[in-house]
Amino acid sequence: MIDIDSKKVDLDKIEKAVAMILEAVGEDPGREGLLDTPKRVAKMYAEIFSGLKEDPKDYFSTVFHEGHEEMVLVKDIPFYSTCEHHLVPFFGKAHIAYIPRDGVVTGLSKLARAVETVAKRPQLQERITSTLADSLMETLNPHGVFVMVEAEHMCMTMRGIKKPGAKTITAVSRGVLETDDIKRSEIITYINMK
Ligand SMILES: Nc1nc2c(ncn2[C@@H]2O[C@H](COP(=O)(O)OP(=O)(O)OP(=O)(O)O)[C@@H](O)[C@H]2O)c(=O)[nH]1
Ligand SMILES: [Zn+2]
Repeated sequence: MIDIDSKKVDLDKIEKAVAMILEAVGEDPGREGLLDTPKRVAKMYAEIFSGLKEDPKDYFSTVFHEGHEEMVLVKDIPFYSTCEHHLVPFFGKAHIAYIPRDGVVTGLSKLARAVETVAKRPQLQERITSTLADSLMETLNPHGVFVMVEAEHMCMTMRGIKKPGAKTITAVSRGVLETDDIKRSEIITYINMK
């Protein structure tokens, strides 16, 4: 569990920093259009980094005993995250599959909630992928987990190398899905199904 109090967002500090950035790039933070910008950005950062105060594992405490021992896949979960190197967005879809053990399943929406939590942090795509997989493994103790994330990174499109349309795909397998090629291929087929 993450200690929420120690992670309180310091809105005043963000406001001051944003005003300094505006000044540093040659803007006038005192001009009418920019007057409320530091406040807006502070509020926005509190929102897009709210996942720092949450633990995705908490969602998986909602479990049902269904006797279902076969694959569960929730695919095409949209997300928006922030690249920790450049603080610009990267966004795409996450696909989460697991094979329950002893029929223990979690609520479908909890998988999407976990994606939200993990995405709302300064992030790397690889870390989003592995954090989701490990959180599920540690809480539900399923036979296996497979997580795939596909995303477009604004730091590669609007700046730098400027390659719009380039997609990054990351995948993580845990448990039996590390070795069971047939089951993993089956999941990938379902993910690719329109
Ligand atoms: N592995 C990984 N790299 C990322 C991710 N998001 C951004 N990056 C990369 O992080 C790298 C940072 O490279 P640096 O050379 O330190 O920074 P830079 O000079 O701004 O790099 P360029 O983007 O090449 O201009 C870049 O190659 C980005 O494409 C991510 O989620 N995963
Ligand atoms: Zn970046």
